[in-house]
Amino acid sequence: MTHNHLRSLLFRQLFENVSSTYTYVLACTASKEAIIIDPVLETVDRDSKLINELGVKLLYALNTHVHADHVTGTGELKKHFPLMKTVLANKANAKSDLQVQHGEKIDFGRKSLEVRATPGHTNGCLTYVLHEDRMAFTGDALLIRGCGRTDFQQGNARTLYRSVHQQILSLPPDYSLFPAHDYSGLTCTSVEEERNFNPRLTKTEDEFIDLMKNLNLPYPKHMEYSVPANMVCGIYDLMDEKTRKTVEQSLEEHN
Ligand SMILES: N[C@@H](CCC(=O)N[C@@H](CSS)C(=O)NCC(=O)O)C(=O)O
Ligand SMILES: [Fe+2]
Repeated sequence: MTHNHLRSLLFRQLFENVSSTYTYVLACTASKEAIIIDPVLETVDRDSKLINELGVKLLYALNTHVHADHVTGTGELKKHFPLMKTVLANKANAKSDLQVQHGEKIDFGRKSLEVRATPGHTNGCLTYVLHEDRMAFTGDALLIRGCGRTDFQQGNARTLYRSVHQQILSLPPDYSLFPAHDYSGLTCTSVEEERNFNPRLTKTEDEFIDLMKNLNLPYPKHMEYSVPANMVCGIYDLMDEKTRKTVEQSLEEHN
C-alpha cells in the first residue's frame, strides 16, 4: 500500500502587485505544518487569512534575502502567528529568529527544504530547494529569463554568475523554479528553460559581468527604508524611529 497522501504538498503562489513580489505558502498535508517564503508587509492580512482558512500551522517565515524594494511581512506575521519564527541567512548579518547557512535543512512536517547559499545579488541570498517536489525558490538570484541586479547592497556579478550556475542551474532539468519577482506576468520556470533561454545566464562569465555593469536601472523607490526595515525582519520595535515612521506612513497610504 502506498502512502502518497501522507507526503503531498499544499502549495500556493501569491502576488503583491506594487513590488511585483511572489510569496509562497507551502504545507505538509499530513502534519499541516507550513512555511511562508518572502511575505510582503502590505499583504499580511490576506496571507494570514489564507493560512487560517487552509487550517495549517505556520512554523517559519523565510526571507530569501534582505529585500531592497519592499518591506517584508515577516514582522507583522509574528503578530498573527506568535510561535512562527523569522528566518534569514547568517551571511545577511541581520536580526532574525533563526539564521541559516548553506547545507542546512528546514523541516515542516514530512517536508524538508535544503538551504543553498546563492550570493551575488546580496551576500545573504538563499535558494531553498524542495527536492522531493522538484522545486526551488530562488529569491532574486535567478528571475525568469533574468536575474537580480548587482549594483547595490553587496552585489557582485561574478559571484552571482557562479552561484546561479553552481547551485541552481546544476539542479536536474525538470526542477521548477520560483523567483521572488516577475515584472512581465510569468509565474514560474524550470532549470531546463533557464539553461536554454535565460538571456543573461547563457552568456559567458565575462560577457555577463559586462552586461550587468550596463543595466542602468533606477534604484528601487523604497530602498532607503526597506533595507533597514528588512535588516530586522520588519519588526517595528527593532527599527530606528525614522524607519518605523516611514514604514507606518507608507502602510497607511496603502490602506
Ligand atoms: N522598479 C522596482 C525595482 C525593480 C528592481 O530593481 N528589481 C530588482 C529586484 S528587487 S531588489 C532586480 O534585481 N531587478 C533585476 C532586473 O533586471 O530588473 C521598484 O522601484 O521597486
Ligand atoms: Fe532583492
